[in-house]
Amino acid sequence: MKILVVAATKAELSFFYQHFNLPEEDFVENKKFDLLITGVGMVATAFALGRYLSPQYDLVLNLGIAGAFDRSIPLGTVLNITEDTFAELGAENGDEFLSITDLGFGENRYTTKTQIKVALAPAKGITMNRVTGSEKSIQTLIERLNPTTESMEGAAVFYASKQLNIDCLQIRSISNYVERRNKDNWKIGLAIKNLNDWAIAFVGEMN
Ligand SMILES: O=C(O)c1cccc(C(=O)CC[C@H]2O[C@@H](n3cnc4c(=O)[nH]cnc43)[C@H](O)[C@@H]2O)c1
Repeated sequence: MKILVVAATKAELSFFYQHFNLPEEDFVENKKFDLLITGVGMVATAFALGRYLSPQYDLVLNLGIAGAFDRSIPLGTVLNITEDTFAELGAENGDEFLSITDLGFGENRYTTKTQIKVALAPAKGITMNRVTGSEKSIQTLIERLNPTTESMEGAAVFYASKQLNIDCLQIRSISNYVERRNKDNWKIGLAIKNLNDWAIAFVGEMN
């Protein structure tokens, strides 16, 4: 099985690079897997996947940190994002939001179709251009989509994988709660360590 590991930043895969002794490059070819660093956000992700994703891959493994709407989830928890939505893609009609699906322009929500079993709790994600940081935006998103997590790439990776009919797993480790921005509250180091421990074990077992 050939896996394409995809992350937004090298920092999110720092221990993974170390463990597999990978060169510090954005695209790394390896016997067991290839690895792609896309840059942050949907546009950078779509561009990078447009260049590197091909039918040679059996699985896209999207890894990264994420914010959680649900405060009962401890920071550092690693989750399987089985559903992800382009939350801002659509049109405002006064206080109402019309998704691209409502507008008749296709799917805005993607679900993982892989049969690969992952021993992590499933969660529903949304993908945003900006990190949500106001009470009003948080309430609006909860009322409209009831998400558990938020990232800036997840739905774009599901989208690209679906275009080529390649299975996709999105695994995210919670670095922060979605709240008014206060980076002092983020536990990025813990989230990255737990994410990398999971990814090293998973890739080892899959090959
Ligand atoms: O400041 C650092 O040390 C640092 C190290 C590694 C990564 C970062 C990032 O900021 C990564 C950006 C990445 O994180 C995702 N993310 C994390 N929390 C949220 C959130 O609350 N809302 C949306 N996205 C979030 C996102 O996918 C970014 O690509 C910093």
